[in-house]
Amino acid sequence: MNDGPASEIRAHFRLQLESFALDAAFSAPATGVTALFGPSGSGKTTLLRCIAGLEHAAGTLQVNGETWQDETAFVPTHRRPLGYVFQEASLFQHLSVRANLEYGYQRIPAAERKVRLEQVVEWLGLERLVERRDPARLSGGERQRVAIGRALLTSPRILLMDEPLSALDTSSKQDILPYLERLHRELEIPVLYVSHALDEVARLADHLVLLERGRVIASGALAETFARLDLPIAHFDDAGAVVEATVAQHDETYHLTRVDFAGGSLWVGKVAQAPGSRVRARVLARDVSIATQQPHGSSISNILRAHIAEIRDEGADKVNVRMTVGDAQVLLSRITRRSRDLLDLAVGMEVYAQVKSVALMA
Ligand SMILES: Nc1ncnc2c1ncn2[C@@H]1O[C@H](COP(=O)(O)OP(=O)(O)OP(=O)(O)O)[C@@H](O)[C@H]1O
Repeated sequence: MNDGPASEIRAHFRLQLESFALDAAFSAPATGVTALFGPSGSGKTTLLRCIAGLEHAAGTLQVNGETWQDETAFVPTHRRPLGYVFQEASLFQHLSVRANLEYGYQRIPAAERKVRLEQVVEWLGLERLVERRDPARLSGGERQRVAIGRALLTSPRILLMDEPLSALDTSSKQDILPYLERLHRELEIPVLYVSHALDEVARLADHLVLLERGRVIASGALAETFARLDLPIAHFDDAGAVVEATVAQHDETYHLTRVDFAGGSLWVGKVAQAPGSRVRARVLARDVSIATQQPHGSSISNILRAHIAEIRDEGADKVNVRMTVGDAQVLLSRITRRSRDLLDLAVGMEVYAQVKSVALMA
């Protein structure tokens, strides 16, 4: 069954569920995290279930060169090498944490195991939990980490995660995010991650598939797709750009860190990462203002020379402005229509983007 394009996920499903129709096609890279993002009821879970073979949809699915489904074949769920993490972890209550982890591991022939138990325990910070015999009494976040570990130990070729943080409170979410980021760096298999939280997607994903009413309305690299003004996410209150950067220098006196990206630098509150570390920053459109001349005497330390690439109305009184900084980086700004007119902003103009706040995410 080695007939699909290698190193990629290619899917197209058609499914009618009572009043809901799914007709979704997308492709995603063979590594990294692809977020399936869309409003409630847009079909994210249904799409994930199709990939798992839990829905018998019509269509095709190829995972890294292997056909899991086409017009003539349908590989059943139990023969698809995938890990599935649900919104709420369901561990075997009568088994210890270690036995829960070993459950999937032992069903895989030793030669096919791609990851060791100790490795997964380390990635997910399970050292202190692994001998616990009372999985029912683990916290929601701990249970979810064990469930992710159990899924990974089946040596899947793809990991499907359906809003794994949605059942957790804010502080458990914050606790588990660094582990997910770690997995993001360590895993060599693709992860499909369902979410309807833009901040989670900005933090964890590399690729974005946007769903609306059962259809894929856009699919592309995260930073590029976040910067598009023609998509529904441009209207979100927390719309903004994602900046991939490198820690360049710490300033001990002012407790700041400089991060460099292609085309410029940003100062942020001091972070722990050593110079050279890769970090991802999120710059919200509402935190960026625009000046037509280089500002002097401003309290804002992040001022970047930029060019206006696109201006689009955003509701009755605002506009979204897309700017390029250097050759590759994009920033978004949300300003009033009045400011646009007073400054006479137009596509192609050179301006100064004043960045009031930057959120560093890893
Ligand atoms: N078995 C089913 N029978 C009938 N309709 C279904 C079935 N499963 C899902 N649906 C409907 O399909 C639509 C998409 O549901 P789905 O759970 O895939 O959306 P979602 O984007 O994951 O939403 P949420 O973010 O709320 O989890 C919904 O309208 C849902 O009611």
